[in-house]
Formats: sequence, C-alpha cells, structure tokens
Amino acid sequence: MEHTEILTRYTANFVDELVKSGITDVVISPGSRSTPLALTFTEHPSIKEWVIIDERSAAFFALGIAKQTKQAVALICTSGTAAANYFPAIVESHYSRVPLIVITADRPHELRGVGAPQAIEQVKLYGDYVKEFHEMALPEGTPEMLNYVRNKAAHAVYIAQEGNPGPVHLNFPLREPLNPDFSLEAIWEPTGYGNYERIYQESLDGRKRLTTTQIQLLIEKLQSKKKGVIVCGPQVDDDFADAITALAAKWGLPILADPLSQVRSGKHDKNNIIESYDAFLRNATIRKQLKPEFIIRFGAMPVSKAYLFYLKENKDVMQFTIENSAGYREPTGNITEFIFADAVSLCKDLLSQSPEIGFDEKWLQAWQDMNHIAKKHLLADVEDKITEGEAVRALVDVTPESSSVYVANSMPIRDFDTFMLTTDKSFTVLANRGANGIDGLLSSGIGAATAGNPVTIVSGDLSFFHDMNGLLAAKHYQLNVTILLINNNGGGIFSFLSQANDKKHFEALFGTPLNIDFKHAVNMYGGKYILAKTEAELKELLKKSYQENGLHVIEIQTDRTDNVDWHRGKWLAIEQEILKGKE
Ligand SMILES: Cc1ncc(C[n+]2csc(CCOP(=O)(O)OP(=O)(O)O)c2C)c(N)n1
Ligand SMILES: C=C(O[C@H]1C=C[C@H](C(=O)CCC(=O)O)[C@@H](C(=O)O)[C@@H]1O)C(=O)O
Ligand SMILES: [Mg+2]
Repeated sequence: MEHTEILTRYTANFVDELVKSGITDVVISPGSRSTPLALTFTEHPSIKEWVIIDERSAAFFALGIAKQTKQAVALICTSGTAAANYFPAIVESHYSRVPLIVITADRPHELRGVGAPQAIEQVKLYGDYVKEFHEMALPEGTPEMLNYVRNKAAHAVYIAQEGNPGPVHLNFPLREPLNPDFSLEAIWEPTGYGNYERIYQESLDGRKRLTTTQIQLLIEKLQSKKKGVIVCGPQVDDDFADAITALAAKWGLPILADPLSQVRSGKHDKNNIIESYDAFLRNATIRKQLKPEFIIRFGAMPVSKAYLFYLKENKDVMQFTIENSAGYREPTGNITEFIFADAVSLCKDLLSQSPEIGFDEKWLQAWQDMNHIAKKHLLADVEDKITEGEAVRALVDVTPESSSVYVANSMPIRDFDTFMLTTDKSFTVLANRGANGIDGLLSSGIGAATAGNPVTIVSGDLSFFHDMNGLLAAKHYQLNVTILLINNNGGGIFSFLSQANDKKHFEALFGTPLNIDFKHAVNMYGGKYILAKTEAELKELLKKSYQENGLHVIEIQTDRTDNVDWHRGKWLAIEQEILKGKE
C-alpha cells in the first residue's frame, strides 16, 4: 500500500473502532497536522462532530457533553500549544471523573527536538492527570497494525469509562502528506478482528457489590449506634436518590444532600432530606448539639464549608466513605473506613439485609426541625431589588422538568447549596467541582446543551468573562441555552473572606471589578440580553427563554458588600431562632 492508502485505512480503522466502542461525539479544533483525524471523524457516518476553534473551550465543551450524557467524548487537536490548551479541562475531568478520549496530533519523531515548527513535547503532556497515555505508532497498513489501531481505540474507551471514569490521552504522530483518500474501497471494514478490548463493554455494566458477610459486618458495626448521618456528595447514578432515601427511611436517619447529589430533586421520598444544613451548621453551638455517632458519606465531599467544620469537629466519630471504585477523598484526615462498592447496590443490599435498626427518632426530628426553620427563612422576604439567593430560588422554581442547570463555582454553587430546596420536579445539577475552576464554565454548559434538554447556566461575572469565547458554540450551532448571569462586578466570594478586611489591596487583587457591559458581548455572539431587577421579573424572563430558541442571557446586578450583609442576615436569623428554641 502507498502512503495515502495506509494513512486512510489506519485512521479509518481507528475512528470506526471508537464509534463501535460507543463514542458518539467528537470535538474538533482546526489544525493541519490533525487533518487525517479531523477528516476521517467527519467522514464517518455515525459520529457527530463539533468544531470549536479555541481548544480550551473545546475541551470544556466536550467535558460538558460527557457530564450530561455520562459517555466518553473524543477530542482532536493539532500539535503545539493547541494540545496544551486542553489541560484545564483535563484536570477537571480527572478530578470530577468524567471520561474523555484526548487525541493530539503530533509531528513524527524525526521532527521532534530539532527546532521544527509547532513541535512541543507531547509525550505524557498531561502527566498523571490522564488515566492512561499511549504514543500511537505511525500509520501502517498491515492487518496486524490495523488490528493494533482498533485495539488501542477500544482500549482507550474502556479505560476512560471503567472504574472511576477519566481522560485517556493518545498522541498521534503523523507524516505528510496528510490528506486521506475517501474514494478507497471498504475503508471502514475491519481487518480480521482477533481479541481486543470490546469484550470489556459487557463488564462495564457489572456493579461492584459487597458480599453478604461484608454487609452483615457493616450492619453489626452500626447496630449499637443511634445517631447517624448520611451524607450524599456529587452523584451521577439516576437510581441513587430512590435507593438512598429508601434506606434512610428504614433506618430513620437524616440525609445531608449536596446540590450535586441529585437527591434534592425528583419523585422520591424527601422526608429525611436535610438540604439547608450549610445554613445552620455554620454555628458552632448547633454543630455541637448535632454531634453524631457515625457518618456514612457517598461520593466526594459536599460543597458546604460548614459541613467541613462539622466533620473536623468529629474526629472521634465512626465514618464510612463509599466510593464506587477507588480513590481517597477524605480531606479532614478523619479516620474513615472506605467501602469500594456500587452505591445503589450497597443501599439495596443494606435495605434488604438489615433488620429494623432502631435508630433514635428524636435524632432525625432534631435535624428536621432545624431544617424547617432554615427553609422558612430562606424562603421568606421578597426583596424589592433581587438578591443572589433569590435568583437561585427563582431558577429552581421555574427550571423545566428534566432540564439541567450547570452552576458556576464561587458563590453560585454555594447559593445553590443554600437556596436549592427539595422539589418533586426532576432536574439535574451539574458543576465543575473537580478542581473548582472558574474557567470553561460557559463552554461546559453549552456542551451539556447539545444533549437537547433545556440547560440553564448560572454564572458569576468573572466566570462569564473568563470563558466568553465559549459563547461562539451556541451561536455557531444555534444551541438553545439560557444563562443566568449574576453580576456583582467582581469576585463576590472574596467579600466573605478575611481578605475583605484589607481595604488597601482588596479591590485590586480580589474584588477585581470588570466594569464592563456584558450586553455587547452577548449581542456579538448573537444572543438575546436582558436585565432582570426583581425575582418575579426574573422568573418570567427565565420561563420565556425556555419557550424560545437560541442563546438567552438574563443578567441580575448586585452589590458585593450588600450581598454579604444579606447572606449573613439570613444565617443569623436562622441561628437565633434555632438557638432560642433550645434555651
Ligand atoms: C481558573 C480560576 N482562576 C481563579 C480562581 C479563584 N477564584 C475563585 S472564585 C473567584 C471569583 C469568581 O468571581 P465570579 O465568577 O464573579 O463569582 P462570584 O464570586 O462573584 O459569585 C476566583 C477568581 C479559580 N477558582 N479558578
Ligand atoms: C477563591 C477561592 O476559593 C476559596 C473561596 C472561598 C472558599 C470559602 O472559604 C468560602 C467560605 C464559605 O463557603 O462559607 C474557599 C474554601 O472553600 O476553602 C475557597 O478555596 C480560591 O482561589 O481558592
Ligand atoms: Mg462576581
């Protein structure tokens, strides 16, 4: 075979095997060295390609698709700093356990380290942030090498999705000429198959379960205890909410549900859910009154800093951390017993095998009473000028059934933690809490919108500014996306921190006001911009945006100092009523 036929068959077998392994979306950024990959993906009849010019945005866009669909997404870019621009999203996908197939085109080995253009060191470029790295062989046309390239494709998808999902990096050296020939016959036809990774696909559905003996041992450890707390961190399993609430109901235990646990919304039993714990666990006296005898946490730590303090103050308390596969996520240094098992299976096994464990019903009541007081205050007071908490409250009220909300880090996710109360409406809450970056948010949310469900992105002004390039995808692909822009003209979260006491440096180094009019940026990307001034107005504008196509940006404007005072006023009123009741 001559060069172009080898190149064509090699890349076609690679792409076809990715598709056969379940890849449905690929995000391509323009380049020359990546030509054979970009063209072959685009020519393949069964994959959707998204072209995103800015590689940092492209990778966060792919991350958003993968978070929404829970399936691996492929990324293609050319050599050089293009590949380096993938790094932030790869870090996020590593920590938030999102599967990505990262494919970087590269110069062939004779052009590396010799001053050739656009040639950087791409071997293991992302270090340990990827689950696996492979330097692909240069294209060859033998049956063995066409089998090899299929094996690597299937293996990459398997590794990206097995255990704790994450990114896999394939570096692809390619020699010129780079244009494939799609007139060739049967380029998608696999050569003799042989054994390769596809066989793993079936095992992905295998849930890791404890043995009956292990379940009994766990139950025995708990039976003598009365005051337990179930904590639900971020979860992706659609069956988890039903399973954990059924178990909590049988055991009579409170569930502290993080906004990303997907437990706060849905048709399941909400009786044991304590969603406002961040508001009242801020008070040390209340934390002491709620000292537990054991804690069972499912998944990563919740957003709540108040819960972190609660955990730190209970180093003597028996703790179990449930992880689906592997990992160590216990930042307080408290002793914990890690249980590596599928969360839903574990809940079901405990439910079916545990006797009536007579936990202390007053214990659950104590949590429910405090939660009730907190919710009363969080739902009270409609201000004449909308606040950041009311904006979240309004969104939770009007976001459509089965929609998704992609929430920015900093205050938006914390306001979701405080103001997203339980609801029978089912909607998904997504965020980039792996590394808590303010980068790539718009791209991630717009990527999530490609799945077709209504998506509302909740962004601070700096997060919006940080990823404005991401808006191009919404314009280019005419995606339907609503963005709730919470503009307090700077980094509002810093006003809650001790840095705010440094009047000399604060605004320059932490407040960092932008003083820009986002309307112009929104119009540049073909979006509809409007300013909402009250909670009622915001609700109407949000509902209207869900009825219309395209990009909608609804901005509310707040003052960072007023915002702190308003939040602290809420927290104080809650604490005072709870503690008054305890006098
Ligand atoms: C990429 C990145 N850079 C910097 C930070 C540090 N940081 C955390 S929150 C924040 C300010 C965010 O401001 P904004 O998006 O307006 O949200 P607000 O705090 O006002 O709610 C910054 C700079 C970060 N988390 N990620
Ligand atoms: C801006 C950064 O993130 C820090 C900001 C605030 C967090 C915090 O302490 C909030 C307090 C609260 O939730 O009541 C802080 C933290 O979680 O420890 C974040 O690291 C940053 O650049 O780190
Ligand atoms: Mg801000």
